Amino acid sequence: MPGVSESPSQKPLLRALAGEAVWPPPMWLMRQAGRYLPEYREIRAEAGDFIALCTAPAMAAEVTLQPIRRYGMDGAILFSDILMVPWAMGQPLHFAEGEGPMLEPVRDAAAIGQLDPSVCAANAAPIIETVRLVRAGLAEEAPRTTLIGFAGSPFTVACYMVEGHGSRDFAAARGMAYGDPALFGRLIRILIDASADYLCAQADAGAEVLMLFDSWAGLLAPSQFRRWVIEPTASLVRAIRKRHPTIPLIGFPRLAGPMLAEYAQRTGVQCLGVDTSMDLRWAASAVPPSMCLQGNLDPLSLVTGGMALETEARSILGAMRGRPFIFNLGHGIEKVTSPENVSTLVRLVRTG
Ligand SMILES: Cc1c2[nH]c(c1CCC(=O)O)Cc1[nH]c(c(CCC(=O)O)c1C)Cc1[nH]c(c(CCC(=O)O)c1C)Cc1[nH]c(c(C)c1CCC(=O)O)C2
Repeated sequence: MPGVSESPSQKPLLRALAGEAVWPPPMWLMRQAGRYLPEYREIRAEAGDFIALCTAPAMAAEVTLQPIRRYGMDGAILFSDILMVPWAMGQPLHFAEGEGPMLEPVRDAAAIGQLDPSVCAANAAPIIETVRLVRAGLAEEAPRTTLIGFAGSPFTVACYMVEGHGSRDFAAARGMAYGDPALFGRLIRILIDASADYLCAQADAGAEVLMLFDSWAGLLAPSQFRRWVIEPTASLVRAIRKRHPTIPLIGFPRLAGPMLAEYAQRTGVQCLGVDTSMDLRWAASAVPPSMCLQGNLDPLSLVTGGMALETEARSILGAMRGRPFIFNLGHGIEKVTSPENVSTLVRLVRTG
């Protein structure tokens, strides 16, 4: 759109992150690029496997932009995965159809010693190139949409690295944290440094916001949550701040429950992603009034649609009106979601 300025102050999502109660609220959806969209499935089939897609900049940029074209979302999240950091450090990874991610588990000092952070930047270069392409694409096609870069938080990425696959309780990873905290701490330290470099590279390439996904934070006892979620996240935030003092950061400690208050106070993020289980009004009472909240529609209500969707969405809007807020889901969109239900939701949120 020639002539339309890309001034950051005009971008609704950046204004909400800066503490403004923008209304109707800016919106985007976690996993908004994905298998529920036919245009995604087409490119995914062309790419072959998922890692190939994440490391093919033109295709990854295209799928990042698909939900922006279809729905005009206020946020475009880079198409990649939190497990690309361990992959970039040399840990073998593949995505088995129907089984999710499979990694060669890292469970002892020798395996951790084999990780090579020095090759991370070179291996991640195609992902950083995707960020550049998306930013240029947005400037042309959607100048009010904000580009969100991301990484997993050290704890959640360590969960997959130690366990080797998804799990209900990540017992091996949490067992290592109790049984050999020095070794687990070494892995966490490696992840803090690698993630800081990776996120700063995304910011250098044009990401305007960075989000930290901590999907499994809620598995931890409070003492462990402080040690393996709050402290490493605070270190990661400090490392990013040295190089990018003002870039807004969104933290998403999923299922953190009442630990959310301490996370908000001590990590240094500007915005909290709130998961589906949490009462948004409670979350608002537990954090400073200027802190932006993001969430938390149940992805299942979006699958169902109709009155269930309308009731849930309106209740979130009612609770968040008058404070800085970004409308989102409380977890990733389900692949059985109908694209029409997403259109309905966008219309609903846009009319406030
Ligand atoms: C835990 C986690 C992962 N990845 C992610 C998390 C944190 C958020 C959460 O809790 O959901 C984050 C993620 N994964 C993906 C994105 C891309 C951007 C977006 O949100 O649109 C983001 C931000 C793409 C993806 N990541 C994955 C897909 C599906 C791969 C495919 O197309 O075959 C996509 C689109 C694969 C993936 N990647 C991961 C799992 C467990 C799976 C398998 C589950 C599944 O298949 O849906 C690890």
